Amino acid sequence: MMINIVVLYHSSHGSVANMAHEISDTLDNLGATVKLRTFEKKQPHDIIITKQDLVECDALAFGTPTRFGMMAAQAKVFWETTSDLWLKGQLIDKPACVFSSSSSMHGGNEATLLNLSLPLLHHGMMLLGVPYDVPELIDTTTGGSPYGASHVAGADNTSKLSNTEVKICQSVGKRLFTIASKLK
Ligand SMILES: Cc1cc2nc3c(=O)[nH]c(=O)nc-3n(C[C@H](O)[C@H](O)[C@H](O)COP(=O)(O)O)c2cc1C
Repeated sequence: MMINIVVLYHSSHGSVANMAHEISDTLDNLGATVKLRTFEKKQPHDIIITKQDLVECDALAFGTPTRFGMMAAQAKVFWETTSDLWLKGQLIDKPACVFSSSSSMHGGNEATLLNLSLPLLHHGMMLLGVPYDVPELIDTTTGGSPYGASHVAGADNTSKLSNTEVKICQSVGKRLFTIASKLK
């Protein structure tokens, strides 16, 4: 059984891209067919999301940097083109998760995770957070929240993903694959 999962992200400085790759590698190792997609072509290998990618996927992981406590504008512009999918209910019951990176620990990454969730909920997708049986969620001193995976990149964006943040990204990928497989 083929499970098609879209990992859709925006990243200016690389932190969200690193998270997207952790999630995507986890999905790939589990046997999913992964489409890594972006909203803009910033790197030569970037592939821009199409609405058909969403229609065809079994599940979605969606992440952007924290921008004043909200999703990046590039993502919002895209979601505002999807009302035809919404009218036809084409994303209803697809499982989804969200992830984000912020400069500071309390600079709005949880608010952003909730904000990223909103268009997905409007589309009828089934939001998966991070359950507390992921031990890193209790132990983390940087990113990671029940609302989704997160990373604290520091004021100059130099902090790499911590082991804890990586494990939470991996747990998110694993959960998305497990639920998408059960629903297929
Ligand atoms: C316009 C703008 C708004 C931002 N707003 C916030 C914010 O509200 N809180 C925060 O901690 N960081 C904020 N940041 C910093 C980014 O969230 C942070 O650098 C993030 O790690 C970038 O992810 P990326 O490396 O994937 O681009 C902002 C950055 C920009 C450019």
